[in-house]
Amino acid sequence: MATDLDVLVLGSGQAGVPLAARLAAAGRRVALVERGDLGGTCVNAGCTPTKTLIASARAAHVARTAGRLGIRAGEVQVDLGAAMDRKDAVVARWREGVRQRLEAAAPRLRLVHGPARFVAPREVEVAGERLAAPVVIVNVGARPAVAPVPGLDRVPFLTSTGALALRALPAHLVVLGGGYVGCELAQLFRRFGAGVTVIDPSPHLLAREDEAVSAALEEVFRREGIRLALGAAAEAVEGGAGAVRVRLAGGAVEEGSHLLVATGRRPNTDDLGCDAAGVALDRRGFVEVDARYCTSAEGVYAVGDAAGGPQFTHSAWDDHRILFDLLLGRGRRTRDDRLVPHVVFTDPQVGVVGLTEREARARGVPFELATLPYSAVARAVEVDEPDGVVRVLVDPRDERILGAAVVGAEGGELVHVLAALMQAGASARALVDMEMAHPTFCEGLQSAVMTLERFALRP
Ligand SMILES: Cc1cc2nc3c(=O)[nH]c(=O)nc-3n(C[C@H](O)[C@H](O)[C@H](O)COP(=O)(O)OP(=O)(O)OC[C@H]3O[C@@H](n4cnc5c(N)ncnc54)[C@H](O)[C@@H]3O)c2cc1C
Ligand SMILES: NC(=O)c1ccc[n+]([C@@H]2O[C@H](COP(=O)([O-])OP(=O)(O)OC[C@H]3O[C@@H](n4cnc5c(N)ncnc54)[C@H](O)[C@@H]3O)[C@@H](O)[C@H]2O)c1
Repeated sequence: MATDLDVLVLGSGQAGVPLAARLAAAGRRVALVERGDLGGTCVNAGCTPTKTLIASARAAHVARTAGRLGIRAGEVQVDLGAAMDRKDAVVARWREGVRQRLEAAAPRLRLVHGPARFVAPREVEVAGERLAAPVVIVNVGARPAVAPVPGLDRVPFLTSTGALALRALPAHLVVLGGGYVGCELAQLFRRFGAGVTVIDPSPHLLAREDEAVSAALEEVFRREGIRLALGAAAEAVEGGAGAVRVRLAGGAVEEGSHLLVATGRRPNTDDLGCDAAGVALDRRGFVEVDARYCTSAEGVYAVGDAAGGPQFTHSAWDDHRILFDLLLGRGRRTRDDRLVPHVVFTDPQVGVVGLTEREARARGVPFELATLPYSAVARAVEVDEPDGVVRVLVDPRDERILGAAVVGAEGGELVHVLAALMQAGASARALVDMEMAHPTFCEGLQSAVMTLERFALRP
């Protein structure tokens, strides 16, 4: 058994890699165990492949719609193989970067390939070898969860991982789930030329967002020819390769050539042997942690998707920063006191931070809501990107921003302006008083908050 370790990291995800590398640089003897490709979900099956392919799909969309700007691009042909090759090249580049980062940390960092399984407190077995350390960090991530719809055990279906590796375009993709994955991939495949239907039991796409946010996206999806079957649960799935049918509550049937199941993600803890280590899981299998990432087992910490909470790369990466400082005894931040923006990379993008209107009402938080359609922003009209809406919730007591959503071109970038003000505890008046360059999308943020009576220009 290897007993010369200070830290054992399980999983080379968005928290595990920087934690392992920085702890090694800080003098710790570290082993990092990875059972799959280096870099975890984000690099291999998540952010990188989706956003790279979305760029190709957008290029097709821009070429198809260029006529609106007086440019004739001719018939648009999508070379799916070339788009996939480009995606694979970017993924390989990022994965190689991870490998180099880990190798550069040798000899204090040792990379171990294989599935880790706890066999005792702070001790795992990997490919016949036992590794133990006084500190163990669980960063095992998550994988697609398949909703329990009758028939799914017999009908072939894709998850996001398979869909991102397709080499032939589905004639018609039926997507179960209108969340992040469902929305991003629905538009991606529609723009590549597939027919697409999205099914979700919620009455709106992106059901956690405010209705106005979802509605803005739904309008664009419908216009692009994406069929939305919302508000009815899938009751049964039938068919076989090349012909699938989904029966919905109420009797409607949605048909397609391929089925994509995008109904959330479950943690990779079921085969981790957490019992043997005294690591408690919640009823959905996520590792239970406190604000400082401590699990129920002394010396064992959990970060990233497997620890519950927001399933984002930026959250996992921030977990690494917070836990690194805590382990070195200098931490002030915890996982509970942070602002977590999120962006859905549809077109228009959906950037959100802080409270939604629905959450503010449910919590009884007083607010004033500023809204502005994107079509009122000069820049949006000039570049022919008028879809979307800006929504900012302002606290009437101190004029601080409580939350915001920017649906629109570059909405994922713009929301960070509002997030930065929130992080700084600044008043929304800062947006009003500053001089913004014209014509920019940012002017839309200023114009939006100036729709509130308290910030309006007076005669
Ligand atoms: C299609 C898709 C698109 C996404 N797009 C975005 C996006 O645009 N922005 C964003 O912020 N987030 C996005 N996400 C979410 C993001 O990918 C995850 O939140 C993030 O990767 C979580 O990182 P992590 O470190 O917790 O785990 P992961 O990155 O999943 O890494 C966990 C690692 O642990 C390994 N592992 C698991 N079990 C074991 C074991 N027993 N032994 C050894 N190794 C093990 C796995 O092989 C994996 O490499 C997307 C996800 C998907 C599926
Ligand atoms: N841009 C990003 O940051 C990004 C992109 C992709 C994924 N992610 C992360 O990955 C996670 C997983 O994404 P996801 O889209 O799989 O999950 P999600 O939780 O975002 O959405 C799942 C959707 O499936 C629906 N659903 C549940 N059961 C269903 C059923 N039986 N039939 C039809 N629909 C059903 C839900 O109503 C929900 O709308 C996200 O929560 C997010 O944290 C992030």
